Amino acid sequence: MDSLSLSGVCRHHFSLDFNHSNPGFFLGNKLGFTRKQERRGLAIAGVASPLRRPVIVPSLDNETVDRRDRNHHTAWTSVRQERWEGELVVQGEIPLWLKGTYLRNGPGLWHIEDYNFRHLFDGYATLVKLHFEHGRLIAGHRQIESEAYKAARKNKRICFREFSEVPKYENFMAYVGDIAKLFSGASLTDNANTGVVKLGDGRVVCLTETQKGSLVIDPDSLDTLGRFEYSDTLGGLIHSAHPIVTKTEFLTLLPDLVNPGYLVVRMEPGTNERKVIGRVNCRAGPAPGWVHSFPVTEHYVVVPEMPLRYCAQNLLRAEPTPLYKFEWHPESKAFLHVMCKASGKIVASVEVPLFVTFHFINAYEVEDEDGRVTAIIADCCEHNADTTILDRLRLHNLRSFNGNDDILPDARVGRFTIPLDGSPYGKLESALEPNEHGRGMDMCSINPANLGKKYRYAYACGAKRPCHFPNTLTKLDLVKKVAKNWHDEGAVPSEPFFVARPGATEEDDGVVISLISEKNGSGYALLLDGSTFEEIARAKLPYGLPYGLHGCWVPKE
Ligand SMILES: CC(=O)/C=C/C=C(C)/C=C/C1=C(C)CCCC1(C)C
Ligand SMILES: CC(/C=C/C=O)=C\C=C\C=O
Ligand SMILES: [Fe+2]
Repeated sequence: MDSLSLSGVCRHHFSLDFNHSNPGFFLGNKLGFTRKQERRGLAIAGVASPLRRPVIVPSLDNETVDRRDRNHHTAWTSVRQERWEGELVVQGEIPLWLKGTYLRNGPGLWHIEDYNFRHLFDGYATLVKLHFEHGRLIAGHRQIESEAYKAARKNKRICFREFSEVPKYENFMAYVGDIAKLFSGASLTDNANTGVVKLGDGRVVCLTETQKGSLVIDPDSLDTLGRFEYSDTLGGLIHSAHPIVTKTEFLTLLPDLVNPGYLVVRMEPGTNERKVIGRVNCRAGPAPGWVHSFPVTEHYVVVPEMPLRYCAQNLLRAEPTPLYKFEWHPESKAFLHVMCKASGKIVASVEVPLFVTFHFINAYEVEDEDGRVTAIIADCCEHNADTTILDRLRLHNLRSFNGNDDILPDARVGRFTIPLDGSPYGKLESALEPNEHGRGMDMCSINPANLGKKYRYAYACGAKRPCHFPNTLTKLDLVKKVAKNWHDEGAVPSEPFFVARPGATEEDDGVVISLISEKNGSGYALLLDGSTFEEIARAKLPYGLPYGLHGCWVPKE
């Protein structure tokens, strides 16, 4: 039996009984505290609510956890219980205009029983919420109830193919059976651990790179409501983990592994039906390049063809290869294709220098004096055409940092220029001197009002070296070509997420939200001013949360 200590004052004991369906887990009363606790100024994780029946919170932090797991940095340590909700004590001031819920998804549970997963991307999804209203902050987290997660808990082993993990087979016939199921998608994971988006119709969907891993959740209770079923007949098993989602559309890419290429598809709010805008055929290589994300401009979709390509053989393997389901094909070169959103026609397809990126930041059209679009600029977090970062994201590497080695591979803001005059080549340069952000660069956000338009600011994680993982929050000024960095010694911040002030006219008028994992098992939610990049508020969590990936904002209307 284990316990959770809160602010050193209050201890709650948790049982081994995993009762997932119990609806009434402990909540602070809506605003969190009893009077006595308020006087003491404590943030309490499990204050019995006068409105709701207190129940035992199922704990993950008992014998299912590998004990060695506890000595790691909080960022790489599995979340310690299934779910929690409570009000946090805020230091500083939360702007009164900030009304809504920030949701952040990520792989937060990296073991089943005493089996530890290999890679950051393998973990079962942990959804975190920060609800801001009246200057107060209610936080919570909860495991997403994917089929993969439920089956793993029930059978005490991995049952579906994850990013790098494959179920263990009892015999050769079991392996053959699983391969057969791979083609239908039945053996692929639905562990929606990468991101979370709010669709134009209000539904909130957690995503990963398998299409079946699109799960609808309730942004308030964090309940998993069920699978988001695409009602079209487009088929395919995978998609980009980062669709472009606005009030009016959902755009994504469906890689075609059989006939190498990509379908560019669009879904209208209120529907589950994706319609094809057009198709891009790959220019080279045995398979399409990995498309974790892609950028759009006002009129065009940019389809990246990265030399880090999906690999059919690696998909079939029981043991991971150095690049997992991918292969590096420098000889196949790199390309960017530009598709007109309205017609589906390809208006440019250029060869570009080799590149490696997970995340495009934004893109926009460049016009001449007559208003003709002459080029497209597309920015991304670019890893200097080096795939080493994928290996650095192995949990063993993340957990074995000694504090001194400077082993985070260099990255930069890669800026592509794609000419639209028929020239066969595009350019790739650094948008600013990478030392401005310590040569670390990933996990970016922008003001969504500037999506697809000329923009000046981006927020991302950079590096204060020596380090092994991005450890700063950085505001990039892409016009002045400078960066301003925030850093807390030993802490690992997650993606800085920008929320604009309603009615703002300046691009950086708003706040930046991030969740910080500290090395001693603690953590806090942080608010920076989007313009000055100074801290305006922070709120300590009752216990640190693991690293997470991408978030979204659900405004309270
Ligand atoms: C967390 C993150 O950023 C990426 C997760 C990617 C996943 C889960 C990829 C899974 C896949 C399979 C299970 C088989 C098919 C290929 C691929 C999409 C890589
Ligand atoms: C966390 C990460 C890269 C960090 C390195 O600099 C990439 C995440 C990719 C998936 O969302
Ligand atoms: Fe991502």
